Amino acid sequence: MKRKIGIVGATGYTGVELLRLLVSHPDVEIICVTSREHAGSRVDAMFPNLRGYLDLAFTAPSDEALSACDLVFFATPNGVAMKSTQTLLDAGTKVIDLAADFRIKDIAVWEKWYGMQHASPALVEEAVYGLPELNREHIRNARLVANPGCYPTAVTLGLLPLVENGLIDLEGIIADTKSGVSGAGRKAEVHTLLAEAGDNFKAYAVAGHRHQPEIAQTLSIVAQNAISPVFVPHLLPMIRGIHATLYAMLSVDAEQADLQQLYTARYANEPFVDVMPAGSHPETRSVRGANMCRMAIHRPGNTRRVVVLSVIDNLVKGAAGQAVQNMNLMLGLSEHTALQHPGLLP
Ligand SMILES: NC(=O)C1=CN([C@@H]2O[C@H](COP(=O)(O)OP(=O)(O)OC[C@H]3O[C@@H](n4cnc5c(N)ncnc54)[C@H](OP(=O)(O)O)[C@@H]3O)[C@@H](O)[C@H]2O)C=CC1
Ligand SMILES: CC(=O)N[C@@H](CCC(=O)OP(=O)(O)O)C(=O)O
Repeated sequence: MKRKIGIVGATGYTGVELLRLLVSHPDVEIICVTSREHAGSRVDAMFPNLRGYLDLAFTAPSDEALSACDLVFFATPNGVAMKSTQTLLDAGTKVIDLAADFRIKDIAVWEKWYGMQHASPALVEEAVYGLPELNREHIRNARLVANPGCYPTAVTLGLLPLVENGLIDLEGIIADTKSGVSGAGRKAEVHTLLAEAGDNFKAYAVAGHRHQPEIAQTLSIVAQNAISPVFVPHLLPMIRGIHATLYAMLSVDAEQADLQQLYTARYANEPFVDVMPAGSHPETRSVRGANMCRMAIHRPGNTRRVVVLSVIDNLVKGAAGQAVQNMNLMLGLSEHTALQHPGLLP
């Protein structure tokens, strides 16, 4: 029997990406898609790419209707999922939050960065951080998954083999990251207008971005030691994609390590991480529309300096694709289902 799925916030960019992926999933049926603003309108009237694939209208969010689902995705702004999740879990409905409500374990840190009081702190402890390459077995058994942020996915996967094996100095790690404008969501904002973001390139939030504590939390757990990388995001005049350039210094003892072999072995059995041949330069367009993190490892000048290049589609491996990967695990389905698409060139 097909599993019943609900999506809260289905008119946003990650919501419609969930719909695009799930309509071709053989084991699930989308029964409830919400929008407050467009309740009553047909989904395929707003998104004609779904004509012939989905015969549904948006409804206003209601915990009662969502409780009829086996699993509900929240593709909503921060602070929405935390208000409904307990009710859904009590009804036996599993939850994946694409926002950050359940990502940060320290409630005081979360409240500082997200500027609101947490409505459901007890659930934060239970929530599993949904990075399958790190937490696969926990995700399989989870009722509640905190889907990682887009930048944290690219950065964490890029640094994981080095940190797991204790090969780098924990001070001085730099994550220099660039995102396309769809990372900011679909809501109207001046800085994502074509005339503002087009033909332009800039850094933002250098003094502090809320993804820094998320990256620091995951890497510190892995290292069993405090890690606090410098994280600098930039806005690129493209629609989809994140490119992370990650800088670290090999520790003196690790100078002889074969990093290409290390990364290839670490991700050999990961269907959604691709380690390119030595010397490669991954491109964001190679992962456009694909649930893939593609990376390459460099040691410029053969010094102790390591440079990892890591690219994802922010809406797929950085959001909806990773959420479907987590759903597959949580529902006991094959992890690949509905996720095997190559990137869209050109
Ligand atoms: N864009 C990206 O690349 C990524 C986004 N994320 C996170 O995923 C979440 C969704 O992002 P994105 O799709 O870009 O956002 P959008 O702004 O594009 O969409 C937000 C959606 O949420 C709905 N919504 C807004 N407020 C509420 C509310 N109070 N209750 C119920 N529904 C609400 C909106 O519809 P309506 O107002 O009609 O109800 C809309 O459908 C965010 O938390 C974002 O940070 C995570 C990783 C990557
Ligand atoms: C380009 C752009 O604006 N990107 C967003 C990424 C936010 C996002 O998607 O946030 P979560 O992953 O935490 O939900 C930003 O920097 O705020």
